[in-house]
Amino acid sequence: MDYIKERIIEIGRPKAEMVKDLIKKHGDDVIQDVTLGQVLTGMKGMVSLLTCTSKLDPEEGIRFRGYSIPQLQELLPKLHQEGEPLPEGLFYLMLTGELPTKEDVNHISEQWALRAQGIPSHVFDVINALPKDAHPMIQFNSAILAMSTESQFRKAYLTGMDKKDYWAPTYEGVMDLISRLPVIAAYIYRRVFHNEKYIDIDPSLDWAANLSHMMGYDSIEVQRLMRLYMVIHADHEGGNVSAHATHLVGSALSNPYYSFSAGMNGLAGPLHGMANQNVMHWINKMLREIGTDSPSTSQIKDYAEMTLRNGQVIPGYGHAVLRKTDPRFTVQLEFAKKYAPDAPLIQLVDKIYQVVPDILEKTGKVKNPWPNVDAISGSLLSSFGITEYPIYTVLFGVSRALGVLTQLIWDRLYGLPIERPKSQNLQWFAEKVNYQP
Ligand SMILES: CC(=O)SCCNC(=O)CCNC(=O)[C@H](O)C(C)(C)COP(=O)(O)OP(=O)(O)OC[C@H]1O[C@@H](n2cnc3c(N)ncnc32)[C@H](O)[C@@H]1OP(=O)(O)O
Ligand SMILES: O=C([O-])CC(=O)C(=O)O
Repeated sequence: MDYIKERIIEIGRPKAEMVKDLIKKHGDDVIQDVTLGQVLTGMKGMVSLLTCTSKLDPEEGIRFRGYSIPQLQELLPKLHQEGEPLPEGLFYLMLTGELPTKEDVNHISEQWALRAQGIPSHVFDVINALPKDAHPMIQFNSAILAMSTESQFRKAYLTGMDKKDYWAPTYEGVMDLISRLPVIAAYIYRRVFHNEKYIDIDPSLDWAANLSHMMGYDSIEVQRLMRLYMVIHADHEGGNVSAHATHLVGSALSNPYYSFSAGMNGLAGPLHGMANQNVMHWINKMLREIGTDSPSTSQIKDYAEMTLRNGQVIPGYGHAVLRKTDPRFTVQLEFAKKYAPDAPLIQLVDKIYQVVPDILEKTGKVKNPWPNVDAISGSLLSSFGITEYPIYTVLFGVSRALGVLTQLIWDRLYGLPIERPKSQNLQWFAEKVNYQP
């Protein structure tokens, strides 16, 4: 057995026992009160999920197994001293809770490069059957579903496997799926934007560099950017739409492909991952309407206020949990200032950052006026030559697989049951609080 699987058993079995024991001894303990407002405004702040891969602090931002992004930059294995952590290392950390060695990271890189070569041909037929102008997220998700013919979990389940071992075929499916997503993403990118001139995988490269390579970018800078992008988008605790959807569908024991596909349908929404593409549309429309590539802060202010007057959101700003500038925004801005200081789009993003929070604050209703990860990711990719906006959410999805699928393995290790909250009609809520109109 692979040594990582042996380690998962050592770490996972006592945790699974603890979950059972907690339910047995404290299943009836009250841990939180729930308000009507919480239920009717998207369950914000209601603790209702068990997630171990990462945790989001409203002020500090994301921590992966307790480590902030700057700490990960310090502690996870890198290829170059100055470089970004390898996503393989973050995967290992989220999976085991332990910092990986260089050997662990190399082992995962090799596994993924090997497994990436096993995509059946019908998956590409499914992509090719779609019109080229179908949004890349449609093509991406269709390919994910088409790959579920390979599900090891489904086969193992049908053989009548013991419940406590479900995590093992889930792990195999997750490893296959994560290894193959860069191939699929790059294939769609080359199909739609580069005249179907496909580039083969290079098994000597790490996972993120391979994605960059297969997309057609072999410079060290883009490889580094891709590693950074893949690390920072990987996870955002359990309640965000893509993580929660993956977990929910997985709770029916749907295989990793079905579960991840559900998450990707959520990521494709404009209030979630698709915001990274929409930010670019918002910026471009602003430049077109103002008629300059370098608008003044007062022109940006007028445009942002018009967006609000038109009843639209300013994409890239606001967050359901965060109450400060997203550290994923900051780390990208730092990368840009270091390696592309003159990029006009980055200067523009910086200018927008000086103007928009004030405007959102003045509405009196926006709980977080600060930028999120999507406010800059597209401008950064664009500044390094990846200018095709519709691929941005696909890249987000490739990264998000690392977190949500690691958690799916843990869902199976913990032996979590099917998720089935209670719903009520409007009259029930009104009666509960003695509502008087
Ligand atoms: C990777 C990610 O998913 S990060 C988020 C990416 N999404 C975006 O950037 C889209 C723009 N932002 C938003 O729409 C929101 O801030 C969300 C969806 C991220 C969070 O939504 P919520 O938790 O409901 O935010 P909040 O409680 O602050 O909303 C209160 C009001 O402010 C509005 N608001 C929040 N953010 C913005 C914004 N960026 N621009 C304009 N209005 C906003 C809401 O639409 C809501 O208006 P309403 O009361 O008229 O319905
Ligand atoms: O946490 C959220 O709700 C949205 C988000 O930023 C993410 O999923 O990366």
